[in-house]
Amino acid sequence: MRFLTAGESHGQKLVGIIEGLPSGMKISKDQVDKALRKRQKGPGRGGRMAIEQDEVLLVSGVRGGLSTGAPIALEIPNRDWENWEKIMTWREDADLESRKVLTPRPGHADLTGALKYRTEVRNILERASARETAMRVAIGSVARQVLTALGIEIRGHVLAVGGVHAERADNEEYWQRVEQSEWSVGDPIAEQQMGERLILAREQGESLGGILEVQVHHVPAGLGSHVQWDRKLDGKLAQAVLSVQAIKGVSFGLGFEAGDRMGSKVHDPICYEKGQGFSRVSNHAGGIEGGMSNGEPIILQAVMKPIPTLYQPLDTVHLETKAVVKASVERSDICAVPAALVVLEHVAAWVIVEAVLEKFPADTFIELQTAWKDYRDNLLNQ
Ligand SMILES: Cc1cc2nc3c(=O)[nH]c(=O)nc-3n(C[C@H](O)[C@H](O)[C@H](O)COP(=O)(O)O)c2cc1C
Ligand SMILES: C=C(O[C@@H]1CC(C(=O)O)=C[C@@H](OP(=O)(O)O)[C@H]1O)C(=O)O
Repeated sequence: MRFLTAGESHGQKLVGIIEGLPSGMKISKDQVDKALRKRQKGPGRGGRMAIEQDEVLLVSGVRGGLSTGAPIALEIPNRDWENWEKIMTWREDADLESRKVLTPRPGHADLTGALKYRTEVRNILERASARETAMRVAIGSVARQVLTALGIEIRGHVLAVGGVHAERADNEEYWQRVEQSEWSVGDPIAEQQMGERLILAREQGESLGGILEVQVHHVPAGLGSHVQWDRKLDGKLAQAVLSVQAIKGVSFGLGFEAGDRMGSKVHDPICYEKGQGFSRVSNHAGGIEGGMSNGEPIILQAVMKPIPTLYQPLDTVHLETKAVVKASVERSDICAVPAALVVLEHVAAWVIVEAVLEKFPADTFIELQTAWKDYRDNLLNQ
């Protein structure tokens, strides 16, 4: 399985190609669109989200709602394109002057990208932009539909925004609150405080980041492998998560707290029940040991830095005059933590499906399902 994306933030459209999905898999465009709409939401999003109404076009590889086994091509049009066509067109008469960025923004790819590619900042920021995560959600949503068909469930919640930490729980009522919450938190008091923190940030020309958690449930033991560095499941998940714009750290299970505890308070004792197979008494490892899923839920946390474009901009250097000036700002999100949660859930879905198909290579969904069931039955009947 592999995928590629292309597209600029203010270009015509985002494009994606998925290769290696078995045939006969039910693909719902509605599911993809639902995920895309959720990624656009959340308090703190800027004016762009009022322009876009993301919807996927399934261009190839799906007929009558089923995958054919051929590459799946996806497109998401940018509605903002009509305001940018003269500037972003490939044509030689493109207006390359009027939206030139000469004051690179700290925290962005702007300066280093322009130096590395010897091109103007706009050519860098257009591709570095998190607009690209819309396509990664669409692709991840296809992956997630495979997981759902195999009984694997992914969910996530926001644990903190701008220093406001939410109380967490693990019951149906809590997860329903997370689902209904615009911040994706299950703690109504923290939700209110996050809203207040956002108002303050807006007034001060500031921005906010936060902490997010993604959980993958009903993953059997044995996805990923200990035998080679680039086949380890935690390594692959970490790479996928860290590749998301503004995500600066990732941890599994107890995470950094493990470094403060004695070994006996970290490692999860093994237990066994006839008909259920092996499991763990606790899940401090976050469901992965030795680069392989161990049968417990996979729990990963990630930190998102505050949005780098600031309405009270930091100092930068003008690329031509070399004078110290304020960084450029056109329009920006102030906080995108709930949106990033949707992205993380979907990049995680991709990695898990990839690991599933690495263990059970299949041309058809029926073959995958059969191999999957055999393996799971075998684990239960050890
Ligand atoms: C969903 C989402 C929305 C974002 N929106 C903005 C934004 O409106 N303005 C901005 O400056 N950065 C935004 N970012 C973050 C930048 O794209 C990112 O920080 C930048 O490209 C530099 O990459 P890095 O932080 O991974 O090093 C967003 C990130 C995500 C995940
Ligand atoms: C377009 C999206 O996010 C964008 C990500 C982004 C950035 O610098 O990462 C900057 C902003 O773009 P613009 O300058 O057009 O408002 C966000 O709106 C999106 O999430 O779909």
